[in-house]
Amino acid sequence: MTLVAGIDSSTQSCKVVIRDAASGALVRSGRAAHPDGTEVDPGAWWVALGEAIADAGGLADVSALSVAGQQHGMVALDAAGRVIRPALLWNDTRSAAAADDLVAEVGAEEYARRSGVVPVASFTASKLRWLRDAEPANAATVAAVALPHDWLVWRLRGCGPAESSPRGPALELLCTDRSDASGTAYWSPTTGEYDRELLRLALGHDAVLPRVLGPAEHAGTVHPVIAERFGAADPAADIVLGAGAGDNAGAALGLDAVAGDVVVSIGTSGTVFAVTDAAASDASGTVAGFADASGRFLPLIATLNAARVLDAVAGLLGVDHAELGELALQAEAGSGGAVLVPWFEGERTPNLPRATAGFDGLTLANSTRPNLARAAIEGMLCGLADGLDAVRAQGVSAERIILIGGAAQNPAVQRIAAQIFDAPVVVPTPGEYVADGAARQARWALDGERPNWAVTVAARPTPEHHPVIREQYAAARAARAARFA
Ligand SMILES: Nc1ncnc2c1ncn2[C@@H]1O[C@H](COP(=O)(O)OP(=O)(O)O)[C@@H](O)[C@H]1O
Ligand SMILES: O=C(CO)[C@@H](O)[C@H](O)COP(=O)(O)O
Repeated sequence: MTLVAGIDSSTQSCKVVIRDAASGALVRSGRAAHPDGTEVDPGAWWVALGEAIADAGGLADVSALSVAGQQHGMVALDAAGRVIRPALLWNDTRSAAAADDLVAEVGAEEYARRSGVVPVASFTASKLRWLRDAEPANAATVAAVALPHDWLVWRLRGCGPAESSPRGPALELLCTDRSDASGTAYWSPTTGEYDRELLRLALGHDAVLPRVLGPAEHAGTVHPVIAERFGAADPAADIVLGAGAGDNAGAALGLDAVAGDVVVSIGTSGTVFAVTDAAASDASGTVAGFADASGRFLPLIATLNAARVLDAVAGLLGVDHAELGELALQAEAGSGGAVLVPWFEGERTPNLPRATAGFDGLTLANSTRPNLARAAIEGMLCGLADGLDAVRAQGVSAERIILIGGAAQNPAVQRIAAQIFDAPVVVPTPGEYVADGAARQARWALDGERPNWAVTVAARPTPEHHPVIREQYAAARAARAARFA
C-alpha cells in the first residue's frame, strides 16, 4: 500500500493524517499543540511538526507529504537563514496602522487590481511595513520572507541555519504555492507573478521570495537526515514534497469543493470561501481574492473571532463545550433579545482591529445562562453570515454550506447554523480537512493524478431559518461598529 501524509500547521496545533494513496482511507493520525499568542517562534512549529509526525507513527512507510498552514504569518529570514524575530501571525493586529498606510499610499482599487486584496492587519505586506517602521534594524537584515508552510517545507528539505541544517541557508530553495502566495498582498493571482514594487513599498527593500509552485508540482524531497529523524525506514528513499497550501485552500481541496459549495470553517479563525473559475477583486477589502490549491480561485472572508468565542463564553459560564451547546439549545432562537457582538480579538470582517466584544440587549429577564450561551453561538455565526453575504456579492452561488473546523463538531453550532444561514447546511464526517487537502496534494505530486477520494456527510441539520437572529445582530453590530470606526 502506498501512503501519503498531509499536515495542517494551524494556529493552535499541528495535525497529521496518513492516508492510503489509492483509496484515501485514513491509516493513522497525530497532533501536537502550538504555543498560544499572536507572535510565535517558528521553531515551535518545527518542534510540533516532529511531535505530531511521531504521534502519527512516523514517516517510515510514507511516499509523499504536503504541508498546509495558517496563512499570512511573517517569517523573516536573514542571509544566514535564521529567523530574525518571532513570526507575527494572521491574528496579530499591531499591523493595522501599517495596513492603513499602505492602502493610503497605493489606493484600495489599485491594490485589489494588482494583488487581489486590499491590505488589512492580517496580510504579510502589512506585517512587513510594521517591521520597517517599528523595528528598522530587523527590517534591514531581512534577506527573505516566507510564510509558515513555506518555512516548514524548506526545513523538511534540510535547509536552515548552517549550524542546525544539513543543507544550510539555501534561500533560493524556498518555495510556496499559489494559495499561500495570494495572502501576501504582493503576488497577483491573475498574473501569477510577484509585484516587487508592492514588496519594496512594504518592507523598504527587495528580498528573496519563495518560488510559486502549481498545484501538482514537487517542492523537492525530504532531506535524508530529516527523514531519518522523522522515523523513515530507508532515509535514502525519497519522500516527495507537495507544493503545500494555505489552510483554507487546503480545506477546499480536502472537501473536493465544487461550484455551489460554500465552506464555512469555524476554527481559530472563522472563514467563508468558495472555489471559483474567476478571480475576485473587491476594492472594499471585505472579500480577499485569493487563489486556491487546484489552479483556480478562492474568494474568502475571515473573522478573527470564531471557536475561541465559544471557548471564552464556556469558560465564563464554567462549562465545557458539550454543556455550552446543551445550554444554548435550551434557549429560544434570538436568545430572548440578548446579543453578543463577539469582537474579543478586534475584528477583520468588518475591519475594526481595535474593537472589543460586548453584550447588547441584556435585561434582568433575559440574562440567563441558556440565553448567554446561545447568544455566543448566534453572534459568532452572524459574523460569518455577514461574510457569506459579501462572498455572494462577488457572484458566488451558495447551494449548500459545508460546515467544518473544531467548533463545527458542536451539535448546537450545527443546529443554530441551520437557523441563521439561508442555504442548506451539511456537516462532513468529523475530520481534519486541511490536512486531508494536503494529503490529496501529496498524492497529486506523487503520481500526477488529483485523487477523487470520497467525502461523506455526517449531519444535515434541519433548515429552520429564523431571520430575527440576524436582524437583532445587525442592529447591535451597527451600533458597536460606530463606536470603533
Ligand atoms: N465541540 C466543540 N464545540 C465548540 N468548540 C470546539 C469544540 N471542539 C473543539 N472546539 C474548538 O475548536 C478550536 C480548534 O479548532 P481547529 O479547527 O482545530 O482550529 P485551528 O484554526 O487551529 O485549525 C479550539 O478553539 C477548540 O476549543
Ligand atoms: O487569516 C486567515 C485566512 O485569511 C486564517 O484562516 C488563517 O489562515 C488561520 O487559520 P486557522 O489556523 O484558524 O485555520
